[in-house]
Amino acid sequence: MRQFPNEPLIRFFDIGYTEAIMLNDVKTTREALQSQCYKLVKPNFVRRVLGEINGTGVFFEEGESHKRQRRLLTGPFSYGSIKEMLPFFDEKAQELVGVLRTSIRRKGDELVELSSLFSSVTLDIITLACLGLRMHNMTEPSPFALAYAKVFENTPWSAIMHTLNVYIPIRKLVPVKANREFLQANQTVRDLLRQQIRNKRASLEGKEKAAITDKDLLALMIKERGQGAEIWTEDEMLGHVTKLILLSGHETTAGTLTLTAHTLANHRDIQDRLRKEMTHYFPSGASLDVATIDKMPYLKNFSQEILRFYAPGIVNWREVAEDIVLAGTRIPKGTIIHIAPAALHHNASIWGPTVDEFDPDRWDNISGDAKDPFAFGSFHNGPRICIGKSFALLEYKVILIRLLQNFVFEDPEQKPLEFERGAVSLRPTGGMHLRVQPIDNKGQE
Ligand code: HEM
Repeated sequence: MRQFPNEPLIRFFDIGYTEAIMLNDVKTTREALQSQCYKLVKPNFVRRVLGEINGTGVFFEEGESHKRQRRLLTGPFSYGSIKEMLPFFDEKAQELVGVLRTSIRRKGDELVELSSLFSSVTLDIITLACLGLRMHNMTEPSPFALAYAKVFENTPWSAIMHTLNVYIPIRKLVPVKANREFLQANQTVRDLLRQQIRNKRASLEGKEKAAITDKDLLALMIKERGQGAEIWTEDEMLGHVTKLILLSGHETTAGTLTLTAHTLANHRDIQDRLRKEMTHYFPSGASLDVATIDKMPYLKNFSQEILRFYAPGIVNWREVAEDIVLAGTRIPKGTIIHIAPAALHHNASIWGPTVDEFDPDRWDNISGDAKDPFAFGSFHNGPRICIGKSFALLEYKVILIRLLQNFVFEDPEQKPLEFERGAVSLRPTGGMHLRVQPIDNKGQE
């Protein structure tokens, strides 16, 4: 991509010597994700890889069925509903602060591994905000968290089984330990989620809409059912919550928090400026509110920049469902398209010569193609834009505010970052070990 920054499409050979195409400019990305959205479908291999874990739900729907599901999810995911979740986010962000303070008291000056803590806090948040289930995975991993970890285990053996299973249903045919454990863990996760859906339905269905006061997404989805002829089936609901909890709703945010801590530790000036803004808007003891969070200019710029610099999703794929013309080029049915946000985010012809500098202030002065919403691809755009974007941004900002109010991050080792290969979202290898210094309530280190 760096070699051909002005080419709209990059054609290359993928696994098995098959031809594939990478979208490489803003106009073409807009065309693919907006006007040709439903002619570019989720490829079968994505269904085969993820289908074992999550075969149904909005992520896998196409055309009219996708539009219907998005319509039904609009209310639960509207900014109005997400704002009501602030107490969930803040409860867990404050629990994280407590866990970190205890760990620092115990371990003194030792470096703290933050990546697994961020995974646990975001898992706690998504299960609370999505299902109304309160877990404490930061201190004691729940059976749900343990089963979840097993499903996504990334050992060489589990990777081989996972890859083979895409082509042959090897899970059931070859009863080796890795397969038995995967099947059992996957079943545990699905049973727990199905049970929670049934419990919620039993407690809420039949109630007047106004009488449903639960703020979690599952309750909002059930509430929406009462609105007319369109209703969710239990499997559709299971599909949505599995997708939200297992695939979308927490590893992306956890990875972003991990890379945020690293960035702050390596840019003390940015860290201090962000903390100063937080102290200005939320002086010691002030409770958080969404209207004020939305007003914080540097926090907004910083969040945009971290998601530009380290786009959490590495690549999403589409398969051309019928012959199309994209950027003036005929693309035959069956071609695989790669949508990699980093290709646009690190293109100097869009962002200028400072593209590889981490600079939150750039967001006050963007011009040209960079102003186009499709230039910022972390959540994609168009009819399939990430439905959890507002959720993720508010959750991220609340956690960041609580962290910076309480801690200073330092990176004594200054090792260059390396990223996990084969992971779904961007994550550094070997965790994130930083020095975390507590700040007392007078703002002193
Ligand atoms: C930093 C955090 C996040 C990032 C970077 C992110 C990114 C994305 C991207 C790029 C897509 C489009 C995938 C595709 O079409 O191939 C997507 C879809 C989706 N995301 Fe997110 N996501 C994040 C957090 C969340 C959260 C917190 C939720 C739910 C609470 C969520 C729920 C979904 C769902 C349901 C879809 C499928 C939408 C559809 O196909 O219509 N995401 N996300």
